[in-house]
Amino acid sequence: MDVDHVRIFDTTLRDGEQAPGCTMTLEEKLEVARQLARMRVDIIEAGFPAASPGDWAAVHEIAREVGTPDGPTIAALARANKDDIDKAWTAIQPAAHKRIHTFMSTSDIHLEHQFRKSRGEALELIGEMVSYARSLCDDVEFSPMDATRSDPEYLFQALKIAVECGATTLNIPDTVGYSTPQEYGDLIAAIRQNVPGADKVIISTHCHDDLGVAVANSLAGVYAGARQIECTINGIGERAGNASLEEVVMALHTREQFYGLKTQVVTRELARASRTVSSFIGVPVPPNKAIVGANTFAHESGIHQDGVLKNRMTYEIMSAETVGLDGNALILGKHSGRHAFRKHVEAMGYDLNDEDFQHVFARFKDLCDRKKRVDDRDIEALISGEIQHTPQIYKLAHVQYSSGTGMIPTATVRLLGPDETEQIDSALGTGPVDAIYQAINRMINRPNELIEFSIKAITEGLDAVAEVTVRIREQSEEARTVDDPTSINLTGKRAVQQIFSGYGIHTDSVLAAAEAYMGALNKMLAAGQARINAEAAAYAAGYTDE
Ligand SMILES: CC(=O)SCCNC(=O)CCNC(=O)[C@H](O)C(C)(C)COP(=O)(O)OP(=O)(O)OC[C@H]1O[C@@H](n2cnc3c(N)ncnc32)[C@H](O)[C@@H]1OP(=O)(O)O
Ligand SMILES: CC(C)C(=O)C(=O)O
Ligand SMILES: [Mg+2]
Repeated sequence: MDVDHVRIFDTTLRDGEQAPGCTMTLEEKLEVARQLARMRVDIIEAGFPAASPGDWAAVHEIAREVGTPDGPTIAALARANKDDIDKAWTAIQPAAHKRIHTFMSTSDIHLEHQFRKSRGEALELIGEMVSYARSLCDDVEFSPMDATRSDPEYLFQALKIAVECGATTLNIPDTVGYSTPQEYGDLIAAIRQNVPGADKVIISTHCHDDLGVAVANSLAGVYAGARQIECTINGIGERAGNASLEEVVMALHTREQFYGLKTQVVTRELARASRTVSSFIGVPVPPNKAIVGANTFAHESGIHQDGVLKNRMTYEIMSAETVGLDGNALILGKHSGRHAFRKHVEAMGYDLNDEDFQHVFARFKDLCDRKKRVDDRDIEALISGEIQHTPQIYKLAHVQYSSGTGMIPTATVRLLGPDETEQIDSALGTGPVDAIYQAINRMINRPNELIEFSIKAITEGLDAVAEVTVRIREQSEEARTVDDPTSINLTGKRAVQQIFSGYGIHTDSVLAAAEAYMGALNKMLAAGQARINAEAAAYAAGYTDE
């Protein structure tokens, strides 16, 4: 017997399936069993054959397909009666390695109220049924149900009888999840000390999570000498569930130095096992679930992201790859910092100069305040908005609008002009966007015609980011006719027909429209200014009208 080896006894298909709404079809159970075998768990408790013909058939099929000579032991549960034991035994027949797991309560509460048996009668039944199971099978596990609420002296007596009658594993169920780590560890230690023959058998833990300490109790159990842990994928099971397989396995793996113990589980199969079970039972894994939850290897806060970028061990105790996930993730959100954001935009293929980067980062933070999930498409939109280098002659400082059924759409806009001069105006419109555009035009006072307005949602959901593109045609008297609108023609006198586009993104589509319009107007104003500058330069260089 390898003293450092902790056996992993998976009961997803028996105790796990007992959780409300967690039943699986035969084909699903078989697939879970295949995954458990791939993961190299030591024992699969495939079901409770006496429960129904369907359960018997599932156990039988798993025993046939998965219970190969180099595969796991296939166990089946049986109450302490011959009929259940017979059904368990016939169901596991095809397996190369078989185990009968029989149980009987030892707590006074159970004996008195559920079984209506005296302590003596229960001991007799335990002896008879363990002996019977052992007459059929070399590998017999006995569980004193409700062990943690049983009188310890009586529990030791029951376990002693089980060992004498041939039990090879003594499983100690905290059936109602009542125990705490210190207490459970002490109980395992006391069993090893007080049950004659306990050193010749495997002591096992079986902990329920009613107080949220099933994994802690299991670890306390192995620390005190247990060498089998009963557990389930994703911790599913009766009521609050069982100890989670992935958690106990990774605790022993990650803290091997502390425990000095090993399992043979292939840890990189854990994530797949979790996904398989979750999809079959239709119960999603909570994002904060240890080991396999979506957030387990994800970092959003800037300080953690900075640390992980420098060395992932600063904030990670195990790697995502070890449990079969693709890798860790730096999630960009309102708590992110510049280091992670820069790394991310570089990975997206952008090479922003410092100034653009600072602007995009500021806009990203602003967007995060307004939108729950900011993804790459949002970031792309922010970057393309920024690198257009729209000159900011007038800045949109404040926009307020009201509209609705029976209301005249109204907008108030505050602009910061050249030299930070402030202007404010209000206007009515046919809709909120029109009202905003009217108010802006009253202040900027440069005739233009809106020739195109398009809006689309970049991302999905109610908080999707809206992208607005506008095109305006300049109608300035001073402007000159040009064949090529980008060149300067000093001879033309007719009004120019130059077109400018603007682009805005925002979770509020009306504000995106305001941003887009300001972008187009600023380009138009900048072009006008460029013309004047060019004209002045031309005159200064000797150009004359004649
Ligand atoms: C802590 C645990 O997880 S224990 C496992 C629990 N899992 C399940 O119960 C799931 C499968 N169960 C079933 O399908 C059904 O309960 C069956 C088929 C096993 C039994 O069904 P029924 O015969 O209708 O009995 P029912 O479930 O109503 O009552 C349980 C009976 O088993 C007895 N019983 C319970 N545990 C044991 C035991 N370990 N050993 C012997 N008898 C037991 C009860 O005392 C009760 O007997 P009674 O009818 O003489 O009062
Ligand atoms: C059948 C036993 C082992 C059980 O599931 C429990 O007591 O929780
Ligand atoms: Mg249980």
